[in-house]
Amino acid sequence: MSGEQSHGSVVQVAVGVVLDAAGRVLVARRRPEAHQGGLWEFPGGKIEAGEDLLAALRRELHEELGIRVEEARHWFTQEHRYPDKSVALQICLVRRFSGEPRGLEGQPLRWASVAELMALSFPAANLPIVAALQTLSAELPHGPA
Ligand SMILES: Nc1nc2c([nH]c(=O)n2[C@@H]2O[C@H](COP(=O)(O)OP(=O)(O)OP(=O)(O)O)[C@@H](O)[C@H]2O)c(=O)[nH]1
Repeated sequence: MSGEQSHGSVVQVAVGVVLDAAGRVLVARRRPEAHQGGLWEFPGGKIEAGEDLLAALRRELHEELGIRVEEARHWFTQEHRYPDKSVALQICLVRRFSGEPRGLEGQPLRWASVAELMALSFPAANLPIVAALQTLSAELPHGPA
């Protein structure tokens, strides 16, 4: 757990909902041996001690995808208690970035419409995020972007 920013025993995670111009969302498949392995996720990772949320988001998305975040904002916090750990996902909407996302850690990537997201398997903590994206895309005539 060293290097992780924890409040009590809650692991703080910077999570990027990266949107393209068509309103599709970038998802990655977690490596099989990881916590919640094999499931799809939104790119991101643990916030380091003393690290600012958006700095953590920029660092993680650069390390994992090779992109530079140009415009992002905190959207909401989703807390979840798994049997083995508790997480606080700090969900950020990433509306502008530069570079073409690549799975630099070998993780499969795909762009999915909000409707397509519904057919993918996510960790339980992510289900409210998918629901929030549905609401967002229903409110906006041209999708979440
Ligand atoms: N990046 C990311 N993590 C998520 C999501 N949903 C979710 O429950 N998590 C949880 O948040 C925690 C932090 O994710 P991480 O990617 O930095 O951690 P990890 O387990 O791969 O790293 P580790 O092997 O160093 O422990 C994990 O327990 C992971 O299961 C998500 O959509 N994206």
